[in-house]
Amino acid sequence: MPKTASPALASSLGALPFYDYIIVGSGAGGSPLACYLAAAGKRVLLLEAGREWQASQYPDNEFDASLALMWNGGAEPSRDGRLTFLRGRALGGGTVVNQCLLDRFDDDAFSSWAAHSGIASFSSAGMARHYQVTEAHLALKTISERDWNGNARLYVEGFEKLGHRWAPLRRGQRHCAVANGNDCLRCLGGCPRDSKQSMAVTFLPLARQAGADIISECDVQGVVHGSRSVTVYGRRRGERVQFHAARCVLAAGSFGSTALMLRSGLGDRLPALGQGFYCHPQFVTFALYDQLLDSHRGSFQAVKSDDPAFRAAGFKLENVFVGPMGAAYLLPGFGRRHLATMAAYRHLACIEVAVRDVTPGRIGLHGNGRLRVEKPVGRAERRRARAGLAVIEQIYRATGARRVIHSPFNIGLHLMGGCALGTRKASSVVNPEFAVHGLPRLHVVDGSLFPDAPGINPSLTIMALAHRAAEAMLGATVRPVSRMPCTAGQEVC
Ligand SMILES: Cc1cc2nc3c(=O)[nH]c(=O)nc-3n(C[C@H](O)[C@H](O)[C@H](O)COP(=O)(O)OP(=O)(O)OC[C@H]3O[C@@H](n4cnc5c(N)ncnc54)[C@H](O)[C@@H]3O)c2cc1C
Repeated sequence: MPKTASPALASSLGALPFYDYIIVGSGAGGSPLACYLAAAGKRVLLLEAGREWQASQYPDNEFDASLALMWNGGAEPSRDGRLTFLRGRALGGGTVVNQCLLDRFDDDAFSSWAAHSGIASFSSAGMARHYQVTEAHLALKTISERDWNGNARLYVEGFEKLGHRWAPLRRGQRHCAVANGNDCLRCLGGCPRDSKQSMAVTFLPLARQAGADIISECDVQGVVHGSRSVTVYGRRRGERVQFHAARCVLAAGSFGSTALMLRSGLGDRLPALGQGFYCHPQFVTFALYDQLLDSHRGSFQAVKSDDPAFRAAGFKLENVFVGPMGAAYLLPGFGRRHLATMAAYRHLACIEVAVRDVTPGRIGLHGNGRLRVEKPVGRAERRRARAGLAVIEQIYRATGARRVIHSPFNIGLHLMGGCALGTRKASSVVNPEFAVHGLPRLHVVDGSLFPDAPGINPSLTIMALAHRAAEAMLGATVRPVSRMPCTAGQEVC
């Protein structure tokens, strides 16, 4: 059985043991890794800047949810202001605020990774076992036609009239269905019934059960890599804190892990640090219909484009919707005109183009230590976006839209790269064993590892990379971790 400091943890942060691993960040990368390492008997400490939430405590409106669960209140602009980034800040990371659409990568995505990283084992076959073990921990549901709302019906009607291929979405959810009042638009601010398969209901309880110590509201500010240990320092509720371990794993996401390494003074020795940032830029388009659509109700995202021609052209079309605050932000205009469009909220449809970006951005720091993200929307991205927007306009025309409304704001939700995996130090930060080049006690396991943009939802693959990393760190095969039955007096089960 693993040793744990849990009973004493809350009252005496000063008396913590020397850990085998400190993991910084509890999202799609950090939580599965904590679970696997703790289940293998390692002493694990997981540190997270955001707070821990119970399902009943999540804010019930978009505004409060953005403030409480996102970095910088929910909107971080790129340097030129052309993109707005969203990233979660809570125990469970981005998986608490995401839509939990879980897709495996295809051969096209992996062959591009293999070419960029020099790691030949990136292939569908090479990753299959890591996906299988990951999926064994998740309840996955393919959304059925029964759960479609007006927005999904229009999308499918348009695709079929124009002869494009679509497919139902696969989502991580356990027990929500339209018949039970599926209000999954709300769960972008934390799922109120613990149905969505975020880390908070999947890997984190297993990590705790296996003996991992978890400290939330702890903002890590830097790491010091010594010859025998790593020191991690930061602030918790205003107090300075410091922890020690044999190894440290950065799992703070693309922005978080890159910024931490830069703040720790590692920029000079790692030429590729902060390079190669991608985000699948999204271009949102609404349309106004005479009929009532109620796109905010039910399963607000149910179907996706599945057309090989779109994949080859570097974009996909997503049938999404937003709450009233999100709509107010994304809709153009102001005053009476904006008010009139908002008044027609229940008649709006929405489709966005998500582009597989090829022009790399760069994550850096301003002189005052704040994050600085440069992400050009290059010629290739503009061409891909235009091709997607043209199809969206055809879909809206074919289904009788009264007006098409393009949002002036473009967003990035899939934050990838900055600490790329690869064999060569000149073009990557992390080696195939998930250790930083030249720093054997420092590891990275999160979306910052991506060598380029796959054009596919990233979080399932981040979880699968965590499984691959656990096997590399333990030097052993890692099997699925199962939930133990509760025993008397157990704190968490
Ligand atoms: C609105 C939205 C919808 C999305 N929908 C989907 C979807 O349907 N499917 C999909 O695959 N992906 C989706 N994504 C993206 C997905 O959530 C992310 O790709 C994924 O969570 C990234 O995992 P990660 O481990 O890299 O980082 P994260 O999950 O972001 O975890 C990083 C964690 O580290 C913490 N952290 C950062 N810095 C520090 C620090 N200094 N000290 C301590 N802790 C720190 C953060 O608070 C965070 O909790 C969506 C994202 C958003 C915002």
